[in-house]
Amino acid sequence: MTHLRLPAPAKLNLMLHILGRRPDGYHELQTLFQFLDYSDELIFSPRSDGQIQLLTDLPGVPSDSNLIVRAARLLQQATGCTQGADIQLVKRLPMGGGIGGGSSDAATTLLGLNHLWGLNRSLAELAELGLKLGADVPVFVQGQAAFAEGIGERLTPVELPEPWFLVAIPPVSVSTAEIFSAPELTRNTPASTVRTVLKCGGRNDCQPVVEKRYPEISNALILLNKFTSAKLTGTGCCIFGAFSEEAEAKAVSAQLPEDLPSFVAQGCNESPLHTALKAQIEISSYLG
Ligand SMILES: C[C@](O)(CO)[C@H](O)COP(=O)(O)OP(=O)(O)OC[C@H]1O[C@@H](n2ccc(N)nc2=O)[C@H](O)[C@@H]1O
Ligand SMILES: Nc1ncnc2c1ncn2[C@@H]1O[C@H](COP(=O)(O)OP(=O)(O)OP(=O)(O)O)[C@@H](O)[C@H]1O
Repeated sequence: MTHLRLPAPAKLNLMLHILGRRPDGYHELQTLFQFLDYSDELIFSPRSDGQIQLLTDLPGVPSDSNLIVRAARLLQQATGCTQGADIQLVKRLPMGGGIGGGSSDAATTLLGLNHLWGLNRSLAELAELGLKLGADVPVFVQGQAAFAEGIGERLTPVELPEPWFLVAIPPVSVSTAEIFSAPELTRNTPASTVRTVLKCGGRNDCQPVVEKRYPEISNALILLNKFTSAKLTGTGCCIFGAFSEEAEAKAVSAQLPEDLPSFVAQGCNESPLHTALKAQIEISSYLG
């Protein structure tokens, strides 16, 4: 195989409840994850010298800290694999956006290199490895819309409607660690069941904290709420609203001011990464 090109899709947290804080500082939460058909892209080419080279510079992120390089090295260590790779990144997902860009890049790297290097590791093994890189990585590895518990790693797959989402990107970057360490964050929401959440929805406990600290986000929510019910994803900065028709979402997107960029993408219960990998595997077996 000469190279492998795969998407690293965004996610939305359709609700996010914080139940408590563990002794290690991580938070027990309940969240509903759905993927978006809107992705970074990664292109992997094999190297025989064992080196991992990220060919694309990501401003502000040294290569050794990039989750792509960290995921590739973790996979080498865990499997004893001596192969390497050159990796290119086409970055589309806003960083610090709450749509999981870094975590998704990490998951695509784990699945992509598992395939390229012929390691045959299961999704469960790769998800366990991914959790070492971040709480959001396992859902991207498993690739199914899910109700997540624990710190985000205990996943129950769910079937959700797949509306069109308008995602607006207020011009601020929010640090996840900052919001989770805010003293004023609600940390005692009672546990719910997946059934209740699917029936009644839920809120994002991070939203009041983020709105207070980032007026740009609170103003964007006021604006989008004029068209549809809008909510924060993760710890922000992105906000979203659902529409049954793509054209309707695009018409609203076109009416937003220039300083509030946005995109429209469909919600997906199967990750576009898994759809692309299945197609890739079919092509490989066809070509022998
Ligand atoms: C906000 C969410 O995106 C919702 O899906 C996730 O909970 C965050 O996932 P993530 O960005 O992959 O998080 P990590 O990279 O593991 O952690 C970033 C920071 O968020 C905090 N963090 C994260 C997840 C969690 N359940 N509790 C936490 O307190 C930790 O302080 C950590 O320092
Ligand atoms: N490949 C990568 N893409 C984006 N960010 C990366 C990557 N590797 C490391 N990072 C670091 O991770 C930080 C968070 O980036 P990311 O885009 O994942 O935020 P996020 O969407 O808010 O994440 P989440 O929703 O998982 O909390 C960045 O500010 C950057 O320092």
